[in-house]
Amino acid sequence: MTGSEPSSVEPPVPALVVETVETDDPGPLVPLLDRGNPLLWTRRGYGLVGHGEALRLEFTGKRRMLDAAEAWQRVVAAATVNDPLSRTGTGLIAMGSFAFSDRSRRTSVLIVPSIVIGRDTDRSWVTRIGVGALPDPVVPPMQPYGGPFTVALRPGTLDADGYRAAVAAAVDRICNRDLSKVVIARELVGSMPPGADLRRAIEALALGYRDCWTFSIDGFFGSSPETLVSVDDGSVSARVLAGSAARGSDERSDEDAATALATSPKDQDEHQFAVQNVLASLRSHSPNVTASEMPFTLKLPNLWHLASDVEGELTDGSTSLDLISALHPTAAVAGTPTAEALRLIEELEPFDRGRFAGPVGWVGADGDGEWAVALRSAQVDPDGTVTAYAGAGIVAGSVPERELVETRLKFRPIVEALA
Ligand SMILES: C=C(O[C@@H]1C=C(C(=O)O)C=C[C@H]1O)C(=O)O
Repeated sequence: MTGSEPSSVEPPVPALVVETVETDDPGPLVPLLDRGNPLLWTRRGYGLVGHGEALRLEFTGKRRMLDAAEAWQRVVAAATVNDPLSRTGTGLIAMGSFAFSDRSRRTSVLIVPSIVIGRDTDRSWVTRIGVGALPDPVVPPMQPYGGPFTVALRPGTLDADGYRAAVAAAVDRICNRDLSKVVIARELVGSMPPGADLRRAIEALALGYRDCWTFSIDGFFGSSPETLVSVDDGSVSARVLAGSAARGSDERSDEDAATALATSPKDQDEHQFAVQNVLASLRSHSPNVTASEMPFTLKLPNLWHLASDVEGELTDGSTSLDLISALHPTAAVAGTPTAEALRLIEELEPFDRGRFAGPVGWVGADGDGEWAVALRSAQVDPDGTVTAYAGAGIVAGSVPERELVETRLKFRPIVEALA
């Protein structure tokens, strides 16, 4: 955008001043979170904690990700950045979360924190970001955890019968050849006790699901195993998940469960829809993009998943925001073909998915970033209402009762974190 006249519809962006300095290892990230507004992106103990909001951009509608990509370019062009470390996650960054549906009432956000505390395998840093001038160089003091609390979650608009009926209706439509796959979700709702410290639940997720992306942004939190897209210095990668099975109760049955998943034609089909969909969306940006020939079984504390890693080199300079826009919604969370699947989701799911199954992650000044598919997640509203979401991919051979059980397993991280 630099050098061109801004069009009249583009709101002006503030001139951000950004400075990163290296620091001693701050230790575990979750206790550093702001109790009132926990802003986090972490995996395996590394990642980013944000405090305050130097800038908040909100988006809605069909163009929400494209608008975000454009707005971010203008923010970057207007910023003055002093980043001697120049590593992944240093300098100017925004953390973001986008609604699943073009028609969602939930806003999508990019938040530039006033202070970012970052930690990777061998360095740690603090970035200060201000409008026109840097904020004071104070790293906020640790706030002691509030007491334990419990949130009982109950079915929302779809109870068990309602969900089984929705799955049966989806299978009918697939047998009528309207579409090949659709992901049908349901919600659980509850209330946060007044004054509850959400960091307790976030910590349970970050410790219990270390190999997942644990995130918290604008009241939306969770622990997702699925990387929508990661862009790093010209390379693009993703981890596609589709196909799930319960963990076994002992070593033998656990191994059997993984083998059954890896050899199930139904799950392999469901998985291939998802992989081909991601490859097709990335190919125009990365002609050499490939997926491993065979999916592997990914072990999570609550589930086995069929997983494929996708990798390529970018040839068109796309940013991670451009790519989330190109990829979302994938067949892993919508279905195949996309348009038919989205129509059926609107018909069969009597609720707004909000940011569930949308992109969540962060973007840097150079456009690099890491974005997950926001699964195993819940939204806490300002009035304390908690809504958790989980879905399952439905194909011709799907059995409603089994899909219901699968959603129960997918709710487990959030249910247990709030228990
Ligand atoms: C929809 C969810 O998960 C997605 C659906 C999967 C499946 O149907 O097997 C597996 C992983 C995710 O891509 C969810 O966790 O709610």
